[in-house]
Amino acid sequence: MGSSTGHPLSEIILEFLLHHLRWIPVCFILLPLSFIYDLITRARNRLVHYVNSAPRAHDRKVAKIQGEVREWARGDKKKKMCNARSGWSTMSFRYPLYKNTSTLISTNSLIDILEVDEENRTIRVEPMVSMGDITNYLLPRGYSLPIVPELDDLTVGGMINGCGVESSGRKYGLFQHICVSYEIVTADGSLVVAKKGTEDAESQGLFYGIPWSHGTLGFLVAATIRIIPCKPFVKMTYMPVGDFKDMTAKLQSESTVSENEFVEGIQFSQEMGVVMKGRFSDGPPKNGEINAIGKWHKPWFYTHVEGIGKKNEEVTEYIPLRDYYHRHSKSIFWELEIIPFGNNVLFRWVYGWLCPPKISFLKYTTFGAVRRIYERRHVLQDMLIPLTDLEKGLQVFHDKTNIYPVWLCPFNLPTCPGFVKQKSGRNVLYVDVGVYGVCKKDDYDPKKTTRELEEYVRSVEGVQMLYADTYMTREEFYQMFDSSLYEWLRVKLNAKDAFPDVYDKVKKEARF
Ligand SMILES: Cc1cc2nc3c(=O)[nH]c(=O)nc-3n(C[C@H](O)[C@H](O)[C@H](O)COP(=O)(O)OP(=O)(O)OC[C@H]3O[C@@H](n4cnc5c(N)ncnc54)[C@H](O)[C@@H]3O)c2cc1C
Ligand SMILES: NC(=O)C1=CN([C@@H]2O[C@H](COP(=O)(O)OP(=O)(O)OC[C@H]3O[C@@H](n4cnc5c(N)ncnc54)[C@H](OP(=O)(O)O)[C@@H]3O)[C@@H](O)[C@H]2O)C=CC1
Ligand SMILES: CC(C)=CCC[C@@H](C)[C@H]1CC[C@@]2(C)C3=C(CC[C@]12C)[C@@]1(C)CC[C@H](O)C(C)(C)[C@@H]1CC3
Repeated sequence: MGSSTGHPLSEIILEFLLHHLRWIPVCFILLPLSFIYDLITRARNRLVHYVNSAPRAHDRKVAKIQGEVREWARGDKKKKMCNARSGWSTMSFRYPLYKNTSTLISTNSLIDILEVDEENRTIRVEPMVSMGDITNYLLPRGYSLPIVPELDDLTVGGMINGCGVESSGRKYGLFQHICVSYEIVTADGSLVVAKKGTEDAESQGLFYGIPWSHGTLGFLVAATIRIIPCKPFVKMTYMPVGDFKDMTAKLQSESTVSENEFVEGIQFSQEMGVVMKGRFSDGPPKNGEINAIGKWHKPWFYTHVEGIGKKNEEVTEYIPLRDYYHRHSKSIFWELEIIPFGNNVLFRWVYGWLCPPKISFLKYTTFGAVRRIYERRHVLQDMLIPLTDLEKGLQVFHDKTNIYPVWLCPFNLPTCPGFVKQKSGRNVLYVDVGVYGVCKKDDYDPKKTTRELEEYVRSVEGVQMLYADTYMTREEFYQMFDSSLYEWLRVKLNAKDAFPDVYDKVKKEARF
């Protein structure tokens, strides 16, 4: 039996149930499980830090990974290799299909922080360490990563081999730009260190080649990343703005103020948005307001910002640093509407301390028709475009999707070798345009609309974040990304037999 919308009646009923009843398993099963899981991992991490067993265990784990790679190299090489981390635990709507047919290498055992070097201001970590683990460890010691991508469960390995962006990007660039060195197990099982600023051409090339390479040059087994001293609060100023032109101008002017540690914008409609600037602070002056937005009973961050935008008044308040870094975690940006009353004051006071559910657990339980329903209308895209093109870009996104809020995160993109083409010889301000939500436009078609967006992004020399669905052909993909250094490294490191090409990992057909 069909319907006027062309979808089977059963799916329409399921869609209704999904929207109205999905909160039941989420609240009663996933939330408690997520809470218990987090408690256990925190306790485990504390114990590991206390007994300092991670550095010794690291050598053992790396030797095992090298052994697995060498065993693959001795074999018939019919299968290629990839990380053993299961598809449901990754930060993307999709499941990587290639994991079913590849030789899995156990980099998922690499979950520990190895050491902090206060003198050189660096931290050395294994790739499965998450942003939440790092802030829990560093902030009490008075340090922070210069860039902390905001969802707790994002991993260092994903941020480096994919891409990581956050509101301090206007000062520090992308996650790859705060990295000092990578320890990589290559296709023949050897361990090489790719370090910024060395003489050795291969190590240099590899250092610039790893970001965005999605594990197709080798396995990252440890990374050394810059750390900076931080203060316990962020002094946040919310500045309401009007239309796209206004938003673009304000983001541009605030991104060039060197005192601003953080700059971020949220566009709530064609007529209204809010730009936020933040600076580190020791705390509020007398009568200054502290807003611990991360507390369980506080409203979702973006709704708080929207309230300020509607009043159209500039507001300044002091936010505890960890709350600031993970401000979008509690509501998973604006995706926690799976629990329709999640921002209700009663729910927050009674149940809020269990939120948010782990994204991986949500993903694990999104299957069958539920997935298909999401696929039909849900847009999940981050496009990185030059800030000078933002006004037009917002109009394009409006015309094609009409989804709000839109997340806007300016960042500095230096010219350097590698996957991202920005070869102007200067630093250029870019902005991440993040569109997450349900598209209500009648003519929305996932493939057609995404291809149109991709075409626009290519035309302004922008790039698409590759956790999202990409519908580009191989030719279009390599118009967007620069493969010259990558191809050289693939040959040099004998990676072609060992790993698929990036495009073959991220293309639509490689993901379910
Ligand atoms: C550090 C480095 C070393 C490389 N070494 C070799 C090599 O020995 N043999 C080879 O065939 N290919 C090498 N390549 C790869 C090759 O140069 C690239 O595939 C391609 O030429 C990059 O073109 P591009 O215009 O995009 O360079 P860009 O990405 O624009 O280059 C930017 C900067 O990268 C550095 N760089 C680029 N190429 C080289 C190079 N060959 N040697 C030293 N520094 C370089 C320079 O500092 C240059 O200003 C190297 C790449 C890099 C980044
Ligand atoms: N603020 C932000 O910047 C945000 C970014 N994201 C996106 O999420 C992604 C990260 O998600 P996350 O779940 O942490 O990572 P994933 O497990 O999804 O990894 C992303 C890619 O990196 C590869 N990779 C991961 N670890 C290693 C390693 N140790 N060695 C070699 N390759 C590795 C993976 O290879 P393989 O396929 O073999 O597993 C995969 O192709 C980013 O790429 C980013 O685009 C999402 C939300 C916010
Ligand atoms: C650069 C930045 C800030 C990117 C933010 C991207 C997030 C908003 C994305 C990453 C993973 C992501 C696609 C996800 C989802 C929402 C949007 C997320 C969180 C959800 C939770 C939506 C609901 C779905 O049923 C399901 C659980 C499968 C996914 C999981 C991944």
